[in-house]
Amino acid sequence: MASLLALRQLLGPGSSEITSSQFHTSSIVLAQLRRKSKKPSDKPSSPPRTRLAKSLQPTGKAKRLGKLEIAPSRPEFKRDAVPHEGLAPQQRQSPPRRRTTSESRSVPKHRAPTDDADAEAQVKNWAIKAHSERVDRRKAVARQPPVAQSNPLEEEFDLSAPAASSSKDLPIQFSSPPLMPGLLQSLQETLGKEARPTAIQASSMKHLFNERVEGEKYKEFLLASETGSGKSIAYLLPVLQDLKLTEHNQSSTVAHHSSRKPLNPRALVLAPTHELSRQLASFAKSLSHVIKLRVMCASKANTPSTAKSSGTASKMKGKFEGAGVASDAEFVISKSSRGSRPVDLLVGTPMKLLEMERGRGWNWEERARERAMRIGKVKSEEHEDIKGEDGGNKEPPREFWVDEPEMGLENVQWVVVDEADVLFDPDFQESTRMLLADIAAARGSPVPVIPSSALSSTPDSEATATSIQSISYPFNFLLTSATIPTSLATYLSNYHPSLTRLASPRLHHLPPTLRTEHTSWTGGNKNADIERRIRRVWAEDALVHSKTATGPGPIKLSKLLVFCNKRSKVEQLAAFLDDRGIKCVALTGGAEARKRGSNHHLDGFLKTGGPVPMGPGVCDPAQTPHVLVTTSLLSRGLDFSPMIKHVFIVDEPRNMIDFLHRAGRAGRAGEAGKVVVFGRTKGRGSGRTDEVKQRVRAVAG
Ligand SMILES: Nc1ncnc2c1ncn2[C@@H]1O[C@H](COP(=O)(O)OP(=O)(O)OP(=O)(O)O)[C@@H](O)[C@H]1O
Repeated sequence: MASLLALRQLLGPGSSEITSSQFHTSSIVLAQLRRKSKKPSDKPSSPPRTRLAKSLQPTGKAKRLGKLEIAPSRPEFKRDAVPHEGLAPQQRQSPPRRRTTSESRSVPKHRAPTDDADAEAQVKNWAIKAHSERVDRRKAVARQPPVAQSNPLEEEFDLSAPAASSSKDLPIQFSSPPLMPGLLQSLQETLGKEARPTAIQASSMKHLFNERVEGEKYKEFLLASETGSGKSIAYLLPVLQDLKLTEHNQSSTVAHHSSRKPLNPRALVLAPTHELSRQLASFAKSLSHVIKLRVMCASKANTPSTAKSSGTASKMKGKFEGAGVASDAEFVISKSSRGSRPVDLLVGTPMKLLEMERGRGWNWEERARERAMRIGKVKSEEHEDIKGEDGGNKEPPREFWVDEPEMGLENVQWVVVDEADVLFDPDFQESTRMLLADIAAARGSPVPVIPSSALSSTPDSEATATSIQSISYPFNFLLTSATIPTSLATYLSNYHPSLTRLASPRLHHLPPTLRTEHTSWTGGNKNADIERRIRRVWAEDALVHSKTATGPGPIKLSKLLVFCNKRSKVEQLAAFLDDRGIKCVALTGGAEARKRGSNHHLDGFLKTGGPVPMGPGVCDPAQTPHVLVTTSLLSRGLDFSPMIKHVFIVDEPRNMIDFLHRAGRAGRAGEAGKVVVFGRTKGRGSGRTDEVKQRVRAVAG
């Protein structure tokens, strides 16, 4: 109850809807009322570029097959949130307004003293009149009944669609379902003994630990819930438990298939970035240390796969072997265990895993051709022939070689696609689907490879609908994300009609403990505005410290995450802040620091199980970085430290999906947080800011 009150306090009027047990019912009624009362002209304009799925209900021919289950609302995390609200120093009274240039101009310079006095009195009267008009206007606005906030995403994503959900059936404790003792022990060591499952974890425990249903060989599930709601645990627990239970059944298969490849994982987790892969591998390792499963991260180094930097397969193996157990989640195969003790869980990006499976260099030729085409160097064959006959200097054909594959896929029982909307977007989907198809083929049940152009088309006629051939992978297939765009929902409905969708009631909303603030540029130097806001955060921390500290000691200043849209902006802002005595980490896609093959470049920002660093200078933002400036690169999946209470969004978010992920790096696991969105409140661009405000309000509700 205490946490309910705290949340209501944080969220203000209307928050009872999301924190009380009536949330689900009331949101259904509200959504129905809104739909009934809405005229077509009331429709909010569609979000730019990416659209969120309107419903997770399967569409088209899938309508009869798939299931959707929405977990009932419940207080997500056990511990009470500590609100950051109300601790900010009172805002200074705004200084007396100066005369505008037009006002000054309206008073003639050379006048008789009486004229001057008159003019001044007149200006004063105008000012008083204008002020009283402003006050009246504000009062009138305050008197108006609050207008119900229309939520554009409610139009996009309709959770009130008929769903079979029953709060009675969902486990309320981690010990409720048959979670094996070793796994429960590691979980309690990681989260504390008091931890209770979140909505999505409870749903996953209900469905993913079940024995397989007769006739259904493999599980196919989508887990969809807001950022920071514990999806990693929701999929890792069932996967790890199953891997442990089937460890011995597997050994015969492993021996049979174990080919000559050094790695034969039984489960794969795909993630879009190396940083996320490393963090997930590290987390999976901490969950599996008691049950003794082997977890490995494929993202050893973030080096590009070019011929120049290549090594042979044996060199690669040598690197793995020689490295020992690396500091963060790079678990390596020792010579003695190779072949006899396969890796249980391997985490990596689809490209990296493909490279391990097909051999380093498998796509060099194709990439070189693409590159040549891009720079206009490809000539037609006839042209080359003529040139050859003419004795022109024909370049010798470049030779490409492919290293030996390091990984066999025959034993893969589970595939988890984390951040599924990214891994099925145009940038990643080719490698993701290629890898999935390779696993299916390696396991003896090849699947059709659908051309990308046909992927997200909606079947509009009966004939088209029947021509779509659903895909049935010969392994357990889990997808997870905090946002489900229409393209992914359509793809899943078309090609995975029997997939069960598990959703939390706050999907496509900000976490309840994350507050929003809109702040206006002053019209001067934007970097200086950002600096000022950062220093205000630290002033608030100092105030809290002065009220709560029991003895002398350094003030622990919170850390901040600043999201920009462009690399150049990241570099420029970081340089400005550094100049002003605020040490920053600036991280963009091409940063040198990313090539080191560890997450040390994010030390102090990412959540780790290890001890919090102490020592001189650690609490001083001039000596230890307290600000991380980045692009959307780090907006996906990464679990940031609870020390990050503020996320600054200084460029207009590209779409609401991007916004939800960026903002969701704070306010995780029930921690209090704030997202500060910068924009213009006056003049050019203020219209866009208003639009952003409305959208943000909608996802915050
Ligand atoms: N039941 C729980 N009780 C307390 N803390 C939890 C619980 N489940 C997860 N956590 C913690 O919540 C944090 C966020 O978890 P996780 O990274 O899995 O969220 P997520 O839903 O995957 O977020 P995102 O969508 O941003 O990837 C982690 O630090 C995790 O340890």
